[in-house]
Amino acid sequence: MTDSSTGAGAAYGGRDPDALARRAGERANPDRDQHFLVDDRVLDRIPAYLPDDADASHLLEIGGGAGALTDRLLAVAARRGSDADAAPVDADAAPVDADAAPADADTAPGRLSVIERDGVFADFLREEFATAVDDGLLDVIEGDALDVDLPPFTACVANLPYGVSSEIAFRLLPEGKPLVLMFQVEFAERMVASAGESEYGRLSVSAQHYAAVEIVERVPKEAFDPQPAVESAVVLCTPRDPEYEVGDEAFFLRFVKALFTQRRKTVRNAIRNTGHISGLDDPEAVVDAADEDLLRRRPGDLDPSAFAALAELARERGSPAEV
Ligand SMILES: C[S@@+](CC[C@H](N)C(=O)[O-])C[C@H]1O[C@@H](n2cnc3c(N)ncnc32)[C@H](O)[C@@H]1O
Repeated sequence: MTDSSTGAGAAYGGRDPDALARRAGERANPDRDQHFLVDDRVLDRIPAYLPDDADASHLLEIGGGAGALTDRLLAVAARRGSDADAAPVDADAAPVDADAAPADADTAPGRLSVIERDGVFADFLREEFATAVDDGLLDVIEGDALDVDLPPFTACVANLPYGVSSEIAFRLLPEGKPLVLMFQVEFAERMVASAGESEYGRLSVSAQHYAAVEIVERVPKEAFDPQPAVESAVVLCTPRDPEYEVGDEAFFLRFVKALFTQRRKTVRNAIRNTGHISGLDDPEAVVDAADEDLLRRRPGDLDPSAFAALAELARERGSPAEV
């Protein structure tokens, strides 16, 4: 173990965000989705939103920028390594064949992978955190988070590029890992909304299909440089199974999308009008079989379980096309 990981607290977690941005030598460009966090208190809090029982053995960050959050996440990863060194060995529990034993997820040295699209910042991260790279604590993947193969990861913490935050979130959510993600506040409010609320929609049902989602902090524009046009919010997504079952997840999500294109119509008319989106050949058969009480309501008033029940009925009666 090298100095940088045994001295975790000193080596990582205390870098000044303004100094990092200066050293990077390139100004953050809002046209490239670059709004860097410069508020130390916010930066310090973000990794702490990971649940205590989350497996932090391989963290993923998307959009490392000049590395202010990377530095805090390296502190988490390095601390795991030093905790593992310090952990007392329980001789009784020692496996007979140590080579064959998988590393204990709670004590294995931590690791951080960062995906960054901008080559200047990707290079800077490798230079700034060269010791972490050499120690196998950090790897920087230069590429578009929408295209690159995701490395295996146990949790993701990121201040997302807002232009593609929805696409990235829906790449990450099906992975079933804890996520701590910064979004524009309006987007975050739509993710966490419940049936009957004005922000409730396709995004709420789809996100909550994969995870329990909550806003854990609202972040003012002043925490960033350059400042974004709107406020931001940190969302914690804790994976869990939904309270309902669906036989075909892709159809369920398509059906939800279809109905929310007609959010001001009744569910009856929304089903009838959106066969071309949901892929239903016979929407009328679904309307005939569905409960009248559900059909009279608006899509925005159906909770996710009601959507799931309706989607299952649609699958049975509506002759959905294979997609
Ligand atoms: C909001 S900044 C966050 C930077 C840094 N993590 C921070 O908190 O200060 C988003 C970062 O994502 C990068 N980025 C933008 N689009 C990307 C994409 N499609 N894939 C990967 N990174 C992207 C930008 O270059 C920028 O560094």
